[in-house]
Amino acid sequence: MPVSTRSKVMKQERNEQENTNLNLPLRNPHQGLKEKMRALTLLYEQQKRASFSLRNPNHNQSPKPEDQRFKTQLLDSSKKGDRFHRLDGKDSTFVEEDTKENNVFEADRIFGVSSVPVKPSGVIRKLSMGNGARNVSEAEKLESLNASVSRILVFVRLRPMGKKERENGSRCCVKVLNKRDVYLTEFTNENDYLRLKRLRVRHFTFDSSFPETTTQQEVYSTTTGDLVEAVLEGRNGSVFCYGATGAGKTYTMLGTMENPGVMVLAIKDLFAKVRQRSLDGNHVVHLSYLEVYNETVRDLLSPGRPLILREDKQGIVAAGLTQYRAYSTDEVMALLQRGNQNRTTEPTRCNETSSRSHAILQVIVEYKTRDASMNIISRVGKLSLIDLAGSERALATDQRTLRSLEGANINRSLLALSSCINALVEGKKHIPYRNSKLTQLLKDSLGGSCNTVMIANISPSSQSFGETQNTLHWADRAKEIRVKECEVNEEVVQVGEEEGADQAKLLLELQKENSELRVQLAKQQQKLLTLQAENIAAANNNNNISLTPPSISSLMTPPSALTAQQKKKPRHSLLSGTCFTPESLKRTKAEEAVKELQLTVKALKMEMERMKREHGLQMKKQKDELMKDLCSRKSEKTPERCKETRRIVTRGSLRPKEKEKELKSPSHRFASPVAAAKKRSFWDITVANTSPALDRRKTRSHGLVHQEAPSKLLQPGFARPHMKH
Ligand SMILES: Nc1ncnc2c1ncn2[C@@H]1O[C@H](COP(=O)(O)OP(=O)(O)OP(=O)(O)O)[C@@H](O)[C@H]1O
Repeated sequence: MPVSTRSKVMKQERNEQENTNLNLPLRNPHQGLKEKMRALTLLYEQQKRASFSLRNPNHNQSPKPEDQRFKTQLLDSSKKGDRFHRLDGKDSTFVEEDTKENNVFEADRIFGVSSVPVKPSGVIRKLSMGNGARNVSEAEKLESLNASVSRILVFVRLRPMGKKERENGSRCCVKVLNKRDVYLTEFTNENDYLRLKRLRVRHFTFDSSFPETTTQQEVYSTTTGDLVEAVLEGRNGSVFCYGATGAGKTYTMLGTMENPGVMVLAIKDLFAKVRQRSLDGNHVVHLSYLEVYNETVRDLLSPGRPLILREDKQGIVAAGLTQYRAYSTDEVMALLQRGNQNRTTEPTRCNETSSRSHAILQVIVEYKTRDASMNIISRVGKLSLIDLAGSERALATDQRTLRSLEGANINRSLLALSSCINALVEGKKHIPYRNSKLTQLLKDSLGGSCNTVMIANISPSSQSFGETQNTLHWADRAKEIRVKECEVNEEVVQVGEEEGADQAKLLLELQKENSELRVQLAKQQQKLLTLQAENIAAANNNNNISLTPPSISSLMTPPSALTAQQKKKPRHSLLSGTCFTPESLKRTKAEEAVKELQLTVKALKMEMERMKREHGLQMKKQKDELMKDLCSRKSEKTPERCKETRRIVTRGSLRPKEKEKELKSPSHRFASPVAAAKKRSFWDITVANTSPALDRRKTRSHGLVHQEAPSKLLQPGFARPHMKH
């Protein structure tokens, strides 16, 4: 028996005649058991539903309108005899299905429960991509609404018979009917006398099956159109072509210049949709193209060293793979062309341009927009378009050299792929993705949250019967794979969180900068004012302008408290100005303030000079008085001494001037230490009255200077010996 559950063995006319004569329906030996199993399962499900409805009386008391409509549709179709006919004209699989539907409704009637008819699990799938142009029944759609998982969508494409194949006398062994069913006929060998005239036909059902006349655009819109739409919404999508060498995978994926394939049409469609939505937000498209050849991963857009596969948060990624940012379809076409030139293709006996590697084109679309509350929404969708290398038999291709090694590697990776498909179908915990580079790269597509589409390419030639049967078998298996429901890869960045923190940071920085600038400005203003005051003072000095020095009280008075007369002058000058803007007012006020300051500075300087002069005069007066007093005292004692004292006094009165001179001369300062002279004067004032011995010691230490110490002369009765002569 064939592995496929739907495959049928039909015997030759002779056997059928026998069956007809015996009035027995065409039956499978296990049919009875299967039917019993189905009946039991149905009964169990009905009972379950009944108990559920008893527990929840409000639930489904009356059938939902859509359920009712769906039931009616099915009943109508069954009444109409909308059945599928076997190749030999007799009812086939669909008869069984219809009977089963009726059984379900019968059970519903018995238990009084409304329910959605149950279809075999193989046909149920979850559509997470919206409405497509697929042949999906209403029952499948309804059931899929309740399912939390989706399944891979499987399509079959039959290519036309090649010229060579026709010349070789090949017969067409595949028939696609109803855009869904595929019939594979095995012709018997003319030399096999035992099986002479026996015909084996296998029947497969897929989500959609494309006959040889189907256009590229039809294939694209049925298989991939919805995926492109989903990618723009932030969902991942994968399309991969599977089939024997020369079955038409590359034609389906890439196509020709006249008939572009899925990759090209998807890119065109993507950019057209991006352009349509450009007003909604910002879309960024990135592109990468790689191949897996002889178990090494290579970058097709910038060929170099083999790439290493790594697993991160996003899944399996090829480290160092070039991601090109694409802005237009033309640009992507150029990149695709470049990538295909780098792809490994070799002529084999089956295909003149056989792809010896698995090629994966990845298109990543990033979308950013803002919602009503100005939060940033970013979505990332990834579309993987995969053209697998052809599964082949060693005998069919070249046995020799590199081709055989390539073939072995291709087969190994495809075997790994089939192992993964098997494990996924059987619901095993461990899926052997690591067995090959190809399965590692397809991990997301097969077992992740992804809308996955498989296109199985088949040849009509009877010479490729084995490969075609194999491909159909694996495609049929792949239908059973359940994948996680495809989720939207969306991220919402709240304005309050990140932007708020950023704004606070910015505010602090600005405040800091502002205070620094304020300090700098104040310093500059101070400098400017000082400079202006100095300049004006210097100019006034040069012009010998005689200004009456202001009194101290007037200097201490703030400008606001000036008398009306004082205020009048600047006001007059201000009003006389032709321009009376706020800036000019400010400028004039500043000028006024500067002028006032200059005047103050000048007045202070003059006051200081006056005070100096007064002080000098007072000092002179005091000295004279003191001298006079001394002289009068001396003259009372001896007239000679009085004379001498007078002389001395005269000299002493000159001494301070000489000292001043010495200290002011810089050359003198270096010849003799000024500090010492200063110290000496200090000693003159403070120590001279205390002890003459100490005074002597000190003067000795200061050498030359002691002889001219003027202050000592001021000490009463202290005259230097040499002065006596
Ligand atoms: N639907 C189709 N319509 C017309 N020609 C087709 C179709 N499918 C395939 N062909 C032709 O069949 C030949 C083989 O197709 P293709 O190279 O796509 O096979 P393949 O499966 O990619 O093989 P391989 O695995 O060796 O690369 C090509 O010449 C191609 O033009």
